[in-house]
Amino acid sequence: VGVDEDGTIEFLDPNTRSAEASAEKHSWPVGSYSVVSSDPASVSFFFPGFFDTHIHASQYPNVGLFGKTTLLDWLNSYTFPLESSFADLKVADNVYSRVIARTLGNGTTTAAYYATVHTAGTNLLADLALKAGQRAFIGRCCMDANSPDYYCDKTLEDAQKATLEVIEHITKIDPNHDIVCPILTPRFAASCSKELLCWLGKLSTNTNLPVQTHISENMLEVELVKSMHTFADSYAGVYDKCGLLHDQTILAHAVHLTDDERALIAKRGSGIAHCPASNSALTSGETRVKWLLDAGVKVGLGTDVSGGFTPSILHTARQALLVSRHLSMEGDESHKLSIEEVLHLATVGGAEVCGLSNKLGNFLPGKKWDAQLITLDCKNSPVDIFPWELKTHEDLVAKWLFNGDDRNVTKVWVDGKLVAGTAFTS
Ligand SMILES: Nc1nc2[nH]cnc2c(=O)[nH]1
Ligand SMILES: [Zn+2]
Repeated sequence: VGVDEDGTIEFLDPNTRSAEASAEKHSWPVGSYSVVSSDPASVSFFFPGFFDTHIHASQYPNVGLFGKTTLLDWLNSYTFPLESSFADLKVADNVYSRVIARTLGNGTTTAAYYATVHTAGTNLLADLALKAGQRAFIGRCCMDANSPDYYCDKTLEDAQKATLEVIEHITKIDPNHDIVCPILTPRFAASCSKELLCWLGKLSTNTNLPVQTHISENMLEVELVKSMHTFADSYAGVYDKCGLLHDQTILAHAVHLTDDERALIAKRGSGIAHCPASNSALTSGETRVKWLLDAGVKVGLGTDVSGGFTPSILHTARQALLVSRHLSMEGDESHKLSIEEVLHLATVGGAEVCGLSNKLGNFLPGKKWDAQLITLDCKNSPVDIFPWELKTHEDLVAKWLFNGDDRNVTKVWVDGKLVAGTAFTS
């Protein structure tokens, strides 16, 4: 793969003899290029970097901890107490550094992060992502209603001021939002006043900034939103009436949408972050991914740490495949997702949901080199390879999807720069 100084893919030469031969063929003068190639002596391949379209960076210490709770009691017993501790910048520094390193090491080159309500901690998350070279959307959680006294925006004005401060900070450290970008983040309709939702909607229109929030994850939540926001006739309708449903909006979960809500979301061009590990762990339900795609709705994958128990998008893709099979076992085979389809959701689908498919998601010339080098026969690999059994490249990818993990991620690049991987750190 020929990558220019800006990190843009110039050419692909799958059958080249050597990097030098490719550079010569494409008239790249010696020394002016970086040509990356996988090691022909090992079982390895390049794969586009993963998109995590929904992850709560602040909840990373709680991965695996959810007991038998469901969404609303989980928020109160596990999540809000943890997030409130991010008033302490030392906590934020420790947790955010580790979640960035862990996700990058798992091949996540772009993440849509939720931080907490705290301005300083949220700014720090942006600083750390930029320093580590991970593309990141950084959202300060807005929550001025129906939230615990010890963890909330005390007033509408507080939420507005803090939101603007975070946008200002991120724009200062990355003026064109090339690597880190602010994202407006009403936590969910059940924790925001109508005034705050509509202010964020207007702000998004005026600034062109993206939006992320949750939708229709759990039936009790759906009922709560209906009873709180009677000005709209559906959950999606609440966001729509407040100007929050547009083509730069990421909606997490979408488990219990109605046909009308699906049509509205498709019409507005918003995307869905499908979070199968979280939806299984919190017993939220099974998102009908094929049903969404069939209506033209964009879908990517989200770990939803820590509703989800894994920071890995590879593992999340595996869960997406299994959840689709559970849906199909209920009687409709059309729900079933293939290996190719879940890996498409993890890459191209994620790029579409994040509004970045013009420059990321696959290896077409002209796109940015955000990539992972996957080595299946690396030291301590969790994948045992029996060469005589493996007939096709698809077989290798299947082995990787079901048995691989971050030990197989030997190198990770963002924007053409090497940023992580076992070969990078050891
Ligand atoms: N999964 C999940 N759903 C939410 N709904 C509102 N807040 C949250 C959260 O932190 N995680
Ligand atoms: Zn979430």
